[in-house]
Amino acid sequence: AADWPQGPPTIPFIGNANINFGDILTEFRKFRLQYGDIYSLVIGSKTVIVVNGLDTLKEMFIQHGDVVSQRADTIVTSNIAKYKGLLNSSGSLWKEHRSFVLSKLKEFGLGKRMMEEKILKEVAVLLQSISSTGGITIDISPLLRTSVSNVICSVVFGRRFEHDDERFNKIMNSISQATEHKTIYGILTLFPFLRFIHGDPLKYDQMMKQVEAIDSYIQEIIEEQKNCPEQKEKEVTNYLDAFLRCQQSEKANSTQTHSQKVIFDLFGAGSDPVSIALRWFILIILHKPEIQENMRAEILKEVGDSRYPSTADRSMLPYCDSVLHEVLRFGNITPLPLPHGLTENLYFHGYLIPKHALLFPNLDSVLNDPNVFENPTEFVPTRFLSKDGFLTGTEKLIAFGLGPRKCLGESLARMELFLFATSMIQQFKFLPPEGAALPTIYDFEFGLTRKPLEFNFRTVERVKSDVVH
Ligand code: HEM
Repeated sequence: AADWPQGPPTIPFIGNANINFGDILTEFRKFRLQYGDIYSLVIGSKTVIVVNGLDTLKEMFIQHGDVVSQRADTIVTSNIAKYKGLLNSSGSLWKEHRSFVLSKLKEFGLGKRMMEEKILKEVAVLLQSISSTGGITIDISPLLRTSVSNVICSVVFGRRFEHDDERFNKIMNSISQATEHKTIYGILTLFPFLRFIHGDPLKYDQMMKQVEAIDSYIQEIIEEQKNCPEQKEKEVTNYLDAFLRCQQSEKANSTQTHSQKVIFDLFGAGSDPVSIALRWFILIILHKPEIQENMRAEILKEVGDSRYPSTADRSMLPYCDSVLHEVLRFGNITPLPLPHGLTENLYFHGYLIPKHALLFPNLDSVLNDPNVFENPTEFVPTRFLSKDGFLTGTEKLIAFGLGPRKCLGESLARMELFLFATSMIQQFKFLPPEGAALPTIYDFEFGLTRKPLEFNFRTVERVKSDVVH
């Protein structure tokens, strides 16, 4: 009979609860060296299986994708998401929503000029906001969050919100906090009963209040859109209209709470990682000014500065593209996605992976694997550039996950990153703040996403050349 994968020795009653949750990525790297690509941990009442390494991850999550693409049953799936939405549902409900959303993303813009125009509109607003600071030190997080959320809004609701819309900003901030809650995604996922501790030290009640506020805000927008007098006749141009239309014709096996949670997830999963990637990018170029100059030289040569770069220019900007791939690798934004579940026991590499396990695809084990990426702790702007100047090796960059549960916003995310980053470089020079320290590119905070510490910077507007296209 096959055995469970090995793992660090357990202590009676608590299992492996003594491992260093504060620096879980380093802990998991050590375990991989000791126990190999697949190891197990027993934490509270849960069996955790961590899967590492490019080949092993591919084999498990692509070849056995039909067995390992459930979402594991945790306090997040049950109490926060009620098993609904995209991130936290499983089985046929998940498949139905995922393919509905993907088809609508395509229909309403992905891969089309339409989407690019929407993003470029947000780029223009963002650059204007940066410009209006007059170059003084700014904290860009709220601006980026609103810009990137507005891209999702245009797909989901067919509308955008102003940067000074207080209610919208408050909700976006709540979403960011709710998806960042360290204790919920860490300790409480594994020890759900700790939420009953008096005084809410793990902030469970606080988080649930945020979730309710977000749910009711989304609900309000749904109602507004549903009760809009032209709803029945107007052209369908966004996810919500399409969903409401589908519901009217009773084709959808779905209730409004499902679409509410789908929208919650599109905001939660779709806004934060993109703005975090852009913040890693800015922090890195503040530390390495030569990268901005190289990027700008490439942009000026191929695009000029009389219009923003577009995705059609991408193949002409391989250095910029390589830098942005390296930002996704080095930034390591979602190193440990939410755990997957299994439809049945899986026999894999001679081990038994039990059906009830929480299965973690450890993406960090690839993005920082010295056998996959040489000197992984270094930020190398040309890492994804071949000697002849073409983009290369990008298939190893599994920052968006693998298999059927892979990120469904990958192409949107890449488009946003490229358009925001290249136009910022085209228009501004980024400088460290005056008189304040900058966090290093090795400092980070890790909840569900791995993000840089807060920082400020200054900008200088670039002088326009007379290039006309
Ligand atoms: C740099 C940006 C992004 C990164 C690094 C990223 C990464 C990921 C990863 C690693 C997963 C988990 C895969 C798994 O469970 O194994 C995921 C899931 C997901 N992402 Fe993204 N993502 C990004 C942007 C986006 C955007 C823009 C959207 C919005 C359209 C989005 C929507 C989703 C959704 C809905 C899921 C859940 C898929 C499912 O469970 O079926 N993501 N993402």
